[in-house]
Amino acid sequence: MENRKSVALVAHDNMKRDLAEWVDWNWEVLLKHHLICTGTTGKMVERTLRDRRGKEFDEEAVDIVLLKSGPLGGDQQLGAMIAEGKVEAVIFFWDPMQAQPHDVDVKALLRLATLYNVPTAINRSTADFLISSPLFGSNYCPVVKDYKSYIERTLNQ
Ligand SMILES: O=C(CO)COP(=O)(O)O
Repeated sequence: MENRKSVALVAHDNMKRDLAEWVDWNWEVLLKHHLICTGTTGKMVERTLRDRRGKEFDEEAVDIVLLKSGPLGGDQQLGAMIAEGKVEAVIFFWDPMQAQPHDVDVKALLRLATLYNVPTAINRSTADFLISSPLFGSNYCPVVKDYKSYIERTLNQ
């Protein structure tokens, strides 16, 4: 498919129901893209898509990669993929009401998404705006800031 994107889907436990509803609502669009999920979120996304398609569900039709569970390194794996330019959109329903054991990983992931100018939705309304944007289905390519002067800086040693 033209303009197929690599879309990351992640949710903390208290937000998984929200993401499942959002995936259910947007299943037709999501099936056209390559999905990358942290472990537990990914299982839920697969189940939601399967339930939605019912008997017509074709395992092959879902292009999904499951990383490790977030607290076990999944956020860091996803962050590495962002740094390598392998993620084109992030939908991350993080929990604003509960601290996570891997909060530092969450922060690192969101930092890299910002650094590399990856379209990132951290709540449902923004996810709605993102997926319904004409740019989502286009070949829009976000500009990444040029860090050449930082890379080539002179160190006083
Ligand atoms: O913890 C997460 C994101 O920070 C999500 O991990 P799981 O999808 O494995 O629950």
